[in-house]
Amino acid sequence: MVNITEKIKEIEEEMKRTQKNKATEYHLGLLKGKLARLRAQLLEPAPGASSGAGTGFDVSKSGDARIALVGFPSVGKSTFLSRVTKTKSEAASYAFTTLTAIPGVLEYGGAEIQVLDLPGIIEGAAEGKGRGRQVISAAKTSDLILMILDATKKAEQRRLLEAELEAVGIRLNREPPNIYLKPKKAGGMKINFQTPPKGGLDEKLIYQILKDYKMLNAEVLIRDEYATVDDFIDTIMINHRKYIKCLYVYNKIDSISLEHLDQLAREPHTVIMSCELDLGLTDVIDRCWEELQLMRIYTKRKGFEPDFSEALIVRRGSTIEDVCDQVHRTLKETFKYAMVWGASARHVPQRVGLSHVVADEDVVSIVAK
Ligand SMILES: Nc1nc2c(ncn2[C@@H]2O[C@H](COP(=O)(O)OP(=O)(O)OP(=O)(O)O)[C@@H](O)[C@H]2O)c(=O)[nH]1
Ligand SMILES: [K+]
Ligand SMILES: [Mg+2]
Repeated sequence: MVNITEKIKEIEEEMKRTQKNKATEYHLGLLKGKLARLRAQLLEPAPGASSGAGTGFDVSKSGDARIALVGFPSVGKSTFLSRVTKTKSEAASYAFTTLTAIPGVLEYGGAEIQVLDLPGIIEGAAEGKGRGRQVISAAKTSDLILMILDATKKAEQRRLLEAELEAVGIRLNREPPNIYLKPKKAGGMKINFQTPPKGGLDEKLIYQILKDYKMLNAEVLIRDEYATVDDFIDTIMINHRKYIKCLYVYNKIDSISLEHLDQLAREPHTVIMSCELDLGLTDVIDRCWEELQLMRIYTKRKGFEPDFSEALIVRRGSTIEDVCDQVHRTLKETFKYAMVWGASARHVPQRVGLSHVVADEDVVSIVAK
């Protein structure tokens, strides 16, 4: 373990020493590839180690989605959890008040969203400082990361925290690179670009990185002209990457100037709040709901009024088939057609099949054979 950490440090230092220019491009690319491999190794559980069971981080997933609260110590993560759920998580002015993962349930529009309060992380968390690694592993299992930031602290906290998450393979508010990579048993390397590359990748660099990963037979198609060497390494390491949405939440706005507050609120993917004064919390929750892209679908039995007391929760883009699956595993086997009232219907009610895409708050009546 110490060895890997030391190797990582060495490579990071070599990268810092190396001037960025055309001549060092390949060397830097290879170093990035090595670094990615070592970081993935660092996250592999030690042989014989348990999966985190018994360490206070093995909270099972429940509800319709999971939100993880990630941040430096004492930014107000536990205060937030206690405000928005019925769970009470101890809050205090000293760092590392929270030592394990504490789950709470946020009820919203008929959905139950699990909110996970986590210990604060510090710089170097990705390399295992504090409980950084467990915290980050827990964050990796979430559908949305709420990055809680202290509005009274320096602006760089956001970048530092992002770097820690990046280092363990979490990619925030991004899509996987548009690169096709298929390892083969034989046939050498076939490297193609859909359009001339503009992001710094070229055939030689790709070849060298793949060789360094001991991939000598592969088919590569770079579909995105702006793809970078980092994107290419992410594609090789795709099984170690997690693409997660992130909402940046600045807490403690009760303690900053109006100008500063206004400036923070304009940053992308950002919301501001004060847990102490109970300001902006409903905004935060509304934004979480939007980011999670969940929808409520109400069911209706033939001859009855729709049942608005209980919603089925599905992801945006879901079809009648997904709705059936939510009701019962075998429902679609006897499915004949569905009637739909609401925003997705061209006229109400509309008779539709399994592939019809539903909208938030649609009413659906399923007719069986
Ligand atoms: N001024 C101000 N203080 C707040 C606010 N929210 C929380 N605090 C205070 O900030 C301190 C830390 O709050 P916690 O909820 O323990 O923070 P945490 O992020 O859970 O901390 P750790 O578990 O130690 O990582 C406490 O003294 C809270 O009372 C806020 O909106 N404004
Ligand atoms: K604290
Ligand atoms: Mg806490």
